[in-house]
Amino acid sequence: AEEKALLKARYVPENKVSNQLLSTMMDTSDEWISSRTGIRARNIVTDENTSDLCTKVAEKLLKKSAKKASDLDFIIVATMTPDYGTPSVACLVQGNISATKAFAFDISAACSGFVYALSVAEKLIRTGKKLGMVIGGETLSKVIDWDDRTTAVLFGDGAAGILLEASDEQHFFNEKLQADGQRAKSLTSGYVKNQSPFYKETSDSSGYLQMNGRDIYDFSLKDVTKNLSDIVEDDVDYLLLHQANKRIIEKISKKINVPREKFLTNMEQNGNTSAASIPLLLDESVENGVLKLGSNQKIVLTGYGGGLTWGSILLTL
Ligand SMILES: O=C(O)C1CCN(c2ccc(-c3cc(CO)ccc3Cl)cn2)CC1
Repeated sequence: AEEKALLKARYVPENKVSNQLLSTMMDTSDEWISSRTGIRARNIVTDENTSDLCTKVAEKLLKKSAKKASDLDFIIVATMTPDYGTPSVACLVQGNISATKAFAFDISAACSGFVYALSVAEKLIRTGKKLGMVIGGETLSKVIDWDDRTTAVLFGDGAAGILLEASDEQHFFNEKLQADGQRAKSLTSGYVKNQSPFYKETSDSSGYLQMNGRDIYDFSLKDVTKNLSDIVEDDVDYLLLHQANKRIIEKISKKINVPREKFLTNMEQNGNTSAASIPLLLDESVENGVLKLGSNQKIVLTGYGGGLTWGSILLTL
């Protein structure tokens, strides 16, 4: 069977933090942030963790559909900010909604996580599973060094996802998933120090998110562009790239010679939400009518970031 991306849903914490507010907390300005990144505000949790955001999305997806939690065969959560190493966020969600038949696991591929997870989910459907949930969710605010203005102004919290059901229509047409571990240190987060009395701690890695912006910028322009040129076809209606930075999207659109208006964006009010950015953009674009489920619109989803990982999927709605 082929997969059919049924429904979308999203949930962001209600605490909206503007550039203006950040400028009272650290040496930055609305002008600098919005001109360099396209970000004007982001949503930051005050009492929720990643599993709480993802559970809200799961409940919304089920409510929107005629499906029950007990119908689910699997739940995949893409996140780089899980509540725990174990249990996975997906298992916490499975427990919260009592999806007792579903197996559940997380995927760690940073800002490519949702695309990687969707690729895996499509294979599960194609080999016989009937109904699955794929959610991208992050609470990046807990790994940010709030004294480091170069990263603190970029990231936000949120979650969004889709319900996938087996159908006899083909919706997936092409995909290209890539990684390069030799450039892993360009973006790190969540290092766990070994506390054992036997261990001679040597690493200077911190649990905080650390990013070499220049390296990531250059990687995005070079490798993502190449990946996209292998995937994009002339009749693609829209491209939904990971929402990291408005300028990089403009540069990529020029480099692959695809009109800028085909690139949907929503970083302005969400910031960079890593694995949640593409499903957030998907749900907002369906809600505002730009994307129409069942319309056969041809779209490309492209993630890129920590790992380093990057990847695209070409599909029809
Ligand atoms: O000085 C400036 O203009 C600064 C320069 C540094 N900036 C960056 C650098 C890299 C990213 C980024 C992050 C990820 C990870 O999700 C993926 C892809 C990208 Cl391109 C976002 N912003 C902000 C503006």
